[in-house]
Amino acid sequence: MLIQKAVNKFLRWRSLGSKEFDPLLFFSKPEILSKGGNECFPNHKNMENKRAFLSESQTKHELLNFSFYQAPEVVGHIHGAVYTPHHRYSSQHSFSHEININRKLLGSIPESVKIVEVGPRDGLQNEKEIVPTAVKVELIKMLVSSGLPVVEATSFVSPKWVPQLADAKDVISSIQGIEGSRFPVLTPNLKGFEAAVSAGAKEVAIFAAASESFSQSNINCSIKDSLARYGDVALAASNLSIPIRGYISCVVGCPVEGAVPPSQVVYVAQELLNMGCTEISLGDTIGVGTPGTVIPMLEAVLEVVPVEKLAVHFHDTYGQALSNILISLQMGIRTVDSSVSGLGGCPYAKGASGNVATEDVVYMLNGLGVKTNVDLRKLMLAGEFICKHLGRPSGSKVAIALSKTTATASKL
Ligand SMILES: CC(C)(COP(=O)([O-])OP(=O)([O-])OC[C@H]1O[C@@H](n2cnc3c(N)ncnc32)[C@H](O)[C@@H]1OP(=O)([O-])[O-])[C@@H](O)C(=O)NCCC(=O)NCCSC(=O)C[C@@](C)(O)CC(=O)[O-]
Repeated sequence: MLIQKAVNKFLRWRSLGSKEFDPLLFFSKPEILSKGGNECFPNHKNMENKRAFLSESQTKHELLNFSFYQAPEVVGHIHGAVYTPHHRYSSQHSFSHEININRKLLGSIPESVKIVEVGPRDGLQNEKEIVPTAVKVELIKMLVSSGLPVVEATSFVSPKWVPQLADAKDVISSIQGIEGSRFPVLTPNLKGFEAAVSAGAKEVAIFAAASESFSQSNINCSIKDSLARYGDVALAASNLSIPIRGYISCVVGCPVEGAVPPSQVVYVAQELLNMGCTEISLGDTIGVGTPGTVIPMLEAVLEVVPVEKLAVHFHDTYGQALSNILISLQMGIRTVDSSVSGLGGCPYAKGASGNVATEDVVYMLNGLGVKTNVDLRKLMLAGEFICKHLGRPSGSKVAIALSKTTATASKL
């Protein structure tokens, strides 16, 4: 009876779309708990019994899922010892009909997305204090164990330009034999490519810019010269059957030149494609893009690059990254770059903050029902590990929110 009352109240609440009804308070009322209402509010004890009970009807099943979604207990507390690993956190909601409605609104959003984790490279290349090799390697291992399919490990660039990654050779040799992820590295020229390959790298990335000024400040040459250099790297990579990713920086804005026209991005994208890049990552290096500028840029690039070869790489300086990612997914893109805890920024793009945080991307994708195969809990532990080392809070809103959520907090 009490269960029925609870179900009715729940349904009424759902149909009104009301936010006033607090199911956590409601279902945890002593009289409901003592008379079996506890079944409506699952905790980790006797889960199988509760499941069996609640799966009697679709309504009860929805209720179970609803409580799962809302219950802070399920989130746990991510800080080391307080975290209870019995609880599987998922931001994915389970009202299948709502997902169907969303599908109509969300157009061609893909069923799964490949996340390219760039934290160990983009994330650490701009750190004031040089991170010890052992910490980098541990971070990479934790990221791999969270299920990330690609972890960009380091850069074989000039140590005079980027001393933070001067240990590239040691990092790569330390992660040989780690299974489960691919570990591309940045190579600015043949010298870097050769060093990367002899250290054991199996994938490389080259990085051009859509803005002349940024090309000069980042790699000390014009766009044209950089493309000639990258042509040599691409040829060497193709001779060894090494996949090569091409980055384009400043795809919507440049710290020196301001707005960047899509035609410049198209030109560089076409060149990278012609030289054999298997994937082209479009970087909003200073994070100024909004869907208003990102859409025309993507539309133009999609004219020349097949959608399955495109990736997006947003920095979150202006807080626009997630909306830009969402719009990119709606346009069919299925590869998203991000950095654990939102680490990062380019040393040659003043004021550019970190990449969009991987935790935030995974949380949004979970909510959309898009598969990533990334375990958010393990990812957050990797973020916590590196932030602790760097001595600062996470740049991920999701990580911060979830780490503050204790089992006693009742309002999510
Ligand atoms: C491109 C260069 C090398 C040109 O640097 P340069 O000074 O013009 O080059 P150089 O050919 O005149 O060489 C100068 C010295 O560097 C050495 N050198 C030359 N190449 C290498 C190498 N590969 N590895 C190690 N050493 C190298 C070379 O041997 C020489 O040594 P020296 O004779 O003086 O002792 C330099 O400008 C450089 O390393 N730039 C890297 C800048 C960088 O890493 N920026 C950040 C990454 S890009 C980015 O963050 C954007 C992205 C991808 O994330 C997307 C987005 O966010 O939008």
